[in-house]
Amino acid sequence: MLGVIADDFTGASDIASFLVENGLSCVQMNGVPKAPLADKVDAVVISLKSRSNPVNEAIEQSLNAFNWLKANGCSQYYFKYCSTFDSTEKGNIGPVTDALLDALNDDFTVITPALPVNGRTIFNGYLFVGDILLSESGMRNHPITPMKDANLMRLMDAQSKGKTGLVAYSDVIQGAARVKERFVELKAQGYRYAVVDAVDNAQLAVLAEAVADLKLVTGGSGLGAYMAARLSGGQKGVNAFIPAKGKTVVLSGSCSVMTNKQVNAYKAKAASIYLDVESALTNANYADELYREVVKYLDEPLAPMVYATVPPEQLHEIQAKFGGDKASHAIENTFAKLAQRLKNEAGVVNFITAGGETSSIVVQQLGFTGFHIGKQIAPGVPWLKALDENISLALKSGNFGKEDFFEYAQGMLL
Ligand SMILES: Nc1ncnc2c1ncn2[C@@H]1O[C@H](COP(=O)(O)OP(=O)(O)O)[C@@H](O)[C@H]1O
Ligand SMILES: O=C(O)[C@@H](O)C(=O)COP(=O)(O)O
Repeated sequence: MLGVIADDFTGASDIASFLVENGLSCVQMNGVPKAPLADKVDAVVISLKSRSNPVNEAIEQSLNAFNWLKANGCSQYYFKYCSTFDSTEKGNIGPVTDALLDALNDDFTVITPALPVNGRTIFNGYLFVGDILLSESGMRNHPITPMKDANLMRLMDAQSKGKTGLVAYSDVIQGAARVKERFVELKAQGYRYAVVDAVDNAQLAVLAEAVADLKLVTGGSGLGAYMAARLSGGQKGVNAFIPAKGKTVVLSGSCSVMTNKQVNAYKAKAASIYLDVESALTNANYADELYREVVKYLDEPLAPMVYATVPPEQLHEIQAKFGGDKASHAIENTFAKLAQRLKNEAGVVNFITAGGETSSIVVQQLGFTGFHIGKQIAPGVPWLKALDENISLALKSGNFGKEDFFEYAQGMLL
């Protein structure tokens, strides 16, 4: 069984959906489960909110997840982080990778955020978003983990205890045997991690074969998809469900370029309520006030949207005025309280959330044990159904989906 430790909830549903699409049976668990695994599955994905926590907390959460996966029969482990390598100079990708390698008594793994279907590619160890470097993309303005360098070796070296080498494109296209040879060479030269170039899916297919014997693999969902395809013998997923129509809300806390476009497109069509940071910071009843506003629109044809999403200039002003962490926490807590009332008191059954941190806090607050994985709305964004309640969710990564995502997701409901 493949055990995946994902550093946020949108990322977890991203990889879970690709595992299912590629023929594996899979459940996504909300945090480290308290009970043993109930059903026999090919893969378990544990969603953590560990991307932006202090390093020691991220390590502790990840090791707890690892121990549970090990106790429940996993034989290979995948550390899933963002395809835009969201992290700071202190971590958490490096320290968590180190802790997992140590727990496995191992000393080598790969670094592969590539997700070509969503435009994330790696060449000469540089990460691209579409046709530009990561550091020139909207990710340079990310509210929590601004990415100002695109060189994955440098990014990894700054936050880990070992050295990072490269398996270059010219080697990858020679096939899995050559990639494995490069692993041996890099290890002999004292490297602990290898960034592997992938400019399209063909290199991920090669890499999936080359990492088959590694105890720990790290990366985005792209490599996970090809590992699943290899494990399932090329089967395609069946029975991915689509949820039923019902009271729905859109909660958007991402400030990514794509989410800004999606929010603007949706504002023109549906009731939309701006979540004001100052009110979130100063008014203890703000979530209740938003709740009273949102419930007015729950029976409209398109779901009401509450959004904190703003473009980069406005984000910088807000962060300068209130402090980035304070603003983020106030917004996340407001979304969490609002979501809880919407579920418990207003009977909302479908939640569409945008943003990794935002989705993570909402799901943690709603308190499900885990999810079944449904049909993809866009690459990397599936519908999810709670294991223990009749509630469905779409946890959209900030940068994923097309401009009409919020409306399109609702259009799928049966
Ligand atoms: N208007 C805003 N001002 C300040 N911070 C914001 C604003 N809107 C959202 N945020 C914060 O930005 C962060 C966005 O992160 P996240 O939800 O992970 O989105 P993404 O998926 O784009 O990374 C969250 O912590 C959120 O609370
Ligand atoms: O790999 C990805 O890009 C996503 O799965 C992911 O991790 C999403 O993170 P957010 O952009 O913070 O939602």
